[in-house]
Amino acid sequence: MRNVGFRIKENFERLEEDVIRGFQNIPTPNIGDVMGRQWAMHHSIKPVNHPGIHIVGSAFTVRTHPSDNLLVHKAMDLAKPGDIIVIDACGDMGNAILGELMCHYAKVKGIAGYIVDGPVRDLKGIADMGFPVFARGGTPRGPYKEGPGEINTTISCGNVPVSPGDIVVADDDGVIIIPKEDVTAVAKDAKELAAKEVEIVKSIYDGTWDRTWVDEVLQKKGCLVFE
Ligand SMILES: O=C([O-])CC(=O)C(=O)O
Ligand SMILES: [Mg+2]
Repeated sequence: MRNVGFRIKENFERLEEDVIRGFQNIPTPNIGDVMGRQWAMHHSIKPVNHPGIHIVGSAFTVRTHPSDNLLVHKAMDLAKPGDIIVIDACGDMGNAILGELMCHYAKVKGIAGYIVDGPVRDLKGIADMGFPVFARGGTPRGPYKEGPGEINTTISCGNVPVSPGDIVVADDDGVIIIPKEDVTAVAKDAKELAAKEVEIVKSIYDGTWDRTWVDEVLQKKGCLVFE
């Protein structure tokens, strides 16, 4: 029996630390742009409390029943330092999937953050402790603790598939997933794009930013320009 819908995979292969660290200073828009503008979660999954945050880590995945966090409690005990717990709660806004107690515990365990496709609660407590939480919003209505759910199977979070060990990068703009087999190429391309944007900013201020492409595209598309 495979117990589909109620099963726990305790471990998975994580990428090397220096590979994960390679994304540390890269903004999520640069990563998304080199991935065909795909792989960004739905915009409503955003930081609940702390502007200026930027986290990177291995995805530790959880699928929960939309009103229930039994499997999230188990995930906190199984996750390794540096992991980011990514929770598919179906985008349902009925019940908070976690709160400040679970953030304190995650912080003590070295977990890097939570991404929740659903709501959380205790927003002030979470803000005061500064633990990174990305979610669809807040509600005081609490979670049940009955299951079912799954740990470390492929989930959907914010309309993006997430498998255990994929890289999660999350900042003020939202959350990006990089499938683990694409990590090296994406890191290289995103770093190059981030450096190019630094050069573009310089060229904006010294008046050399090349604007010719705008008219080229408009002309090619057949746009009528008139006075
Ligand atoms: O009741 C729960 O499991 C969630 C919660 O509020 C907390 O972690 O503080
Ligand atoms: Mg609470």
